[in-house]
Amino acid sequence: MSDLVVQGGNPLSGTITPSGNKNSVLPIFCATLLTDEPVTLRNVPDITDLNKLVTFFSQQGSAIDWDRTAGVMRVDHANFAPQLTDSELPQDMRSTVLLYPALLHRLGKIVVRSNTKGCSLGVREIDPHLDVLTALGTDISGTEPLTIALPGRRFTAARTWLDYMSVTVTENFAMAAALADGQSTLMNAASEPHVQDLVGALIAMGAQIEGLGTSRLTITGVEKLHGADITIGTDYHEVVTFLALGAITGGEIRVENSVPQHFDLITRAFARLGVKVRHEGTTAIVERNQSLRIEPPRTSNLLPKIEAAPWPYFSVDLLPLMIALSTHTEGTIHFWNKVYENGFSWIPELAKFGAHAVVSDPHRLIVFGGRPLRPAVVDSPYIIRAAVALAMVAASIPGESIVRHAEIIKRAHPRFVENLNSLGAQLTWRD
Ligand SMILES: CC(=O)N[C@H]1[C@@H](OP(=O)(O)OP(=O)(O)OC[C@H]2O[C@@H](n3ccc(=O)[nH]c3=O)[C@H](O)[C@@H]2O)O[C@H](CO)[C@@H](O)[C@@H]1O
Ligand SMILES: C=C(OP(=O)(O)O)C(=O)O
Repeated sequence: MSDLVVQGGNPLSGTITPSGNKNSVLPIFCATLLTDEPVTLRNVPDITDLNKLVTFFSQQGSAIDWDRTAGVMRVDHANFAPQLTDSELPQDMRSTVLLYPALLHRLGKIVVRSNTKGCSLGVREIDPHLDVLTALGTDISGTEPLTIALPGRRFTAARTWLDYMSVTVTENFAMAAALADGQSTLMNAASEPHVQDLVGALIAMGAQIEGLGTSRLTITGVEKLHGADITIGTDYHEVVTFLALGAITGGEIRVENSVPQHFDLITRAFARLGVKVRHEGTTAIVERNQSLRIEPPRTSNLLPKIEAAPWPYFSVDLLPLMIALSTHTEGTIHFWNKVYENGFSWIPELAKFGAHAVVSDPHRLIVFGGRPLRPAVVDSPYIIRAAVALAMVAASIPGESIVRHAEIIKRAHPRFVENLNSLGAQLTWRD
């Protein structure tokens, strides 16, 4: 367990390049197992979730050559010869579920646990995954563990309408349907930038998929996929983290390689908190000394709000960053997490800094911003973006704060401490 020690109060300023998106690289890396040909990945972030998958595949015979400095990885599964038991699947990461289609394609049968752990944001259910795999031709038996079998190692096409736009379920459907016999359709598909990245990668590998970026994917299965050269998309969570850090500390931050067309709602959420974000080409900019006042709605008696839901709504993983920012913002604002029932479990930690926030039900939070804050020792839950949010607040308050158990940040953000320190922060890891 590592704690983050933060000497706060410095305005963070400078230019920074974000890394590749964890939620893009993980499904794409799993998808490489759908082909025997070599795949090259670029802009690969050196994060702990990916390292676990790399270790897993290396143990099963895959050849993985990763130049961490250049961020380039060459993956070759030609010698994949697994000796698997269920306990060997990587632990403590949601993306373990993304191994199912490719392992089924390779092995015809896998044994899995029903409790796939990721961030502790509520129940991370497996049923929708099993439902789409069943629709695509697998047989599921047992309870704990579950056995999933794919007769003949070929998926069969299906038309499926999801209960809700699930990111990883959409990704699993796309990976399995890409090699199914016939044409599949997924309705109510998720369309987050990382889902689009995976679909784009599958297309680069020879999959026939229509509807990229929409809620309806039509996939015509092909006999086999081939090798490709794929660049992992910029991590928009990291872009927003750096911008929010500039705003919360009063500095000027310029983030390169941003994707402006992802930013309409994000810019509006910042504006609601009195922060102006602008783009010069692909550089996202927050200037120093933002007003940090809640933008009043024109409707009288309306509490301003930021609501998060599946894309193209404001992303739920960005909500903690906005909550951190709101502790410095004059006024009252309502946050509505439409996705997770446990997304606000970390809010009591904010009170230790002196912030005023009320969780009014499992999905709603009201922050009374602009109260005086003081340094504190806080505990991070097993939620990546909550750990980042607590570190943000710590960095904004003069004096020493400690965010205990913050190492979960390493699941998504390579060189987090080095990056922030390059902007003028003073952070260190302590074991
Ligand atoms: C590896 C990966 O890519 N992880 C992301 C992925 O997880 P993941 O794919 O696990 O998240 P899902 O999209 O399935 O949603 C998570 C949970 O939220 C609930 N739910 C979701 C949507 C909805 O409209 N109604 C509803 O009830 C369900 O209980 C579901 O189990 O998407 C989440 C939601 O963007 C992100 O937080 C995670 O970072
Ligand atoms: C919730 C997250 O990750 P996971 O789904 O892998 O737990 C996240 O990336 O914020």
